Amino acid sequence: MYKVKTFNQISVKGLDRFPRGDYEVGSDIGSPDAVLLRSHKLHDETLPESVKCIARAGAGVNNIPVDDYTKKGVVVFNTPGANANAVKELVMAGLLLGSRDIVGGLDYVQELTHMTDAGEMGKLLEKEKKRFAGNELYGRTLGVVGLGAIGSMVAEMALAMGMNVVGFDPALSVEAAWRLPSQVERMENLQSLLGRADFITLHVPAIEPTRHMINSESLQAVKPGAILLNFARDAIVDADAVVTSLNSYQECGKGLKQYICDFPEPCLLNRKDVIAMPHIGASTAEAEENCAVMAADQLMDYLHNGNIKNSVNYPVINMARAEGYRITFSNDNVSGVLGNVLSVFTENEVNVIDMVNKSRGDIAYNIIDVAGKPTDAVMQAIAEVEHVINVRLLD
Ligand SMILES: NC(=O)C1=CN([C@@H]2O[C@H](COP(=O)(O)OP(=O)(O)OC[C@H]3O[C@@H](n4cnc5c(N)ncnc54)[C@H](O)[C@@H]3O)[C@@H](O)[C@H]2O)C=CC1
Ligand SMILES: O=C(O)C(=O)COP(=O)(O)O
Repeated sequence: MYKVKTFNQISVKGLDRFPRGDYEVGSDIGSPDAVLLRSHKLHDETLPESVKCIARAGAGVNNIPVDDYTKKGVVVFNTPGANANAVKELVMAGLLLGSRDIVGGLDYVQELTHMTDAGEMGKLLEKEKKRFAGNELYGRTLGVVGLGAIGSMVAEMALAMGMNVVGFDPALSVEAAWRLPSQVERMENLQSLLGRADFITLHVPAIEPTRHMINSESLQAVKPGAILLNFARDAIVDADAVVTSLNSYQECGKGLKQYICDFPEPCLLNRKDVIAMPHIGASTAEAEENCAVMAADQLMDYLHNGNIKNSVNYPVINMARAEGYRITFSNDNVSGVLGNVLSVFTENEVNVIDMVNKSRGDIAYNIIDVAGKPTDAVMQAIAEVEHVINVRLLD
């Protein structure tokens, strides 16, 4: 029986993936083998020694101390692309909210509660509607920063709406490059993108190199009256610098005209030029289900078979199960460890049927199928090999 501790609201479709006879799943579980979560922050929590793997049902893993967990041999998964369409659609809404005063118009209509005559109301609305006029997106330029799962979908959507799209992503994967529409014009750096875009949309992870990538200095490069959208993370944008830029636009027509984001901060409230949403980019039934199902399947494949897909700290690894028993172990990525483990097998006459070894950064991971059940003494001897971090025996 495996135990999975959950945090946050996880889609039932995902929770239902765990077979009841083999899994105990819930928010109240002690000594879990696995953790399944969304945005819950793990930095302030003590991770139980029992935890072997963690799945983030979503994209961003900035709520997880990944480096610390890697040292402990804990595999961290996310679910790439599983909520990208949901974010793309909210970005589309953000672009439309930025191009016309939809929010102002809606608020204005709701304030007319004193009116009782429909004809009078119609006349008033026709007279006042010019206050809420805007522009079209067609022909405008969108700058997409980060062209991964979400950024590439946003680029495609904007092209379909008749926008020009420029993009910047210095770390673009080959796979993501293949996905990208050829009409997306590649920018050499952030400054060039900011100088070209009428709308700027951020789709990068919150990592050290992207911290405050939008700051008082980079904002100097924006076109006067540009609109910034941030559906990525608060840490990517220096909110105080955004407020200064918005004020500057109001005072002298230079800087950002509007900031539309999924990550409100106190300094952004009570401003007509800020539209802030409560981190709802991935909050659709479809995205929540996709993420939860993918996360649950990845956890189970690791717990049962030791296979790893979509980890942010471990290599991709997969070996079909043979008859017999499976041993997996993690080790520091230094030479000689695998050889020393194989010597344990030789010394104890354990026959290896198949094996695979992969590494990523400082960590190496191994799957070894053996003919007979290894004794506790063999498992203990492997655990004691220098640089082995953890070892598991799977039936
Ligand atoms: N508002 C919401 O609810 C959601 C927000 N997100 C946020 O969006 C981020 C992106 O998500 P995905 O597109 O799924 O991830 P992804 O990993 O597919 O794409 C991220 C892209 O950013 C690029 N990148 C990294 N550093 C960069 C830099 N310094 N400058 C420009 N590009 C850089 C990478 O090369 C990659 O192509 C997540 O990390 C998360 O923080 C994701 C899902 C939902
Ligand atoms: O996937 C992501 O990175 C998100 O930001 C989604 O967050 P959530 O799962 O809705 O709390």
